[in-house]
Amino acid sequence: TRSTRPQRLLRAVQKKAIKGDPQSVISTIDYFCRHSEWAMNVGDEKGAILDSVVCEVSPSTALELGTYCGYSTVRIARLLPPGTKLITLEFNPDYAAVARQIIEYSGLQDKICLVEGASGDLIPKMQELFGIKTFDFVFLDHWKDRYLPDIKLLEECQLLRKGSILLADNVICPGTPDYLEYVRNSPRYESKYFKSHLEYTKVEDGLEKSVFLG
Ligand SMILES: O=C(NCCCOCn1ccc2cnccc21)c1cc(-c2ccc(F)cc2)cc(O)c1O
Ligand SMILES: [Mg+2]
Repeated sequence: TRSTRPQRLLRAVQKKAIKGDPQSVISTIDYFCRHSEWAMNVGDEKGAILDSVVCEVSPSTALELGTYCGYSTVRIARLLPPGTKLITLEFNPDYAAVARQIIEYSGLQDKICLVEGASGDLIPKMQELFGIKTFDFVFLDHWKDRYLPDIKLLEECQLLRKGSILLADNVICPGTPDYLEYVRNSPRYESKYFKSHLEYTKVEDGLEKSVFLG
């Protein structure tokens, strides 16, 4: 049967990128998505904002909700100090299988733990599975209607601490209106919008950065 888009993206990485060079993996995916097939990676424009926030936070513990093909996983992990761990959750086993290969090709597998499953089931198990007390940084990029319930779950599970940073993709397109309303109006968050564009397009989108105030 016909290959899937993630499989074609993986083939491009294996053909064009330099093994063990995360930047070449990132550039290859961006080129493929601009010139061959659009795919829902955070992309180069929003990716630069993601990079600047990761560098500013320099997290010891980081969580990504929504791995897809591993593009943002590689973007984040390449900036993490040695000895830090990025936990990334993916619901779709086919996406996870491609992401594992792209992560391995980038050479960053020692900094990344990819877990397959639903955020609602896995978040309450973070302490027992990984010995995580709190997350310094959370990147939200999964089902847009799960952003709000999942940060409430992170709060309930005491996985956020004073100063934890949440960075949410797609707050305009596809959009996460209930999440935006919550983080922008709750006294427990200080929120800021970074205007950008939907990956590889001219459509408006942006990232919302929210600090948990405890
Ligand atoms: O849908 C998107 N992402 C989500 C994937 C499933 O995630 C499911 N998923 C992944 C872990 C995980 C854990 N628990 C539950 C569900 C969980 C997504 C969609 C678009 C987009 C924009 C315009 C269009 F015309 C069409 C699509 C852009 C993006 O940047 C996105 O991120
Ligand atoms: Mg996204």
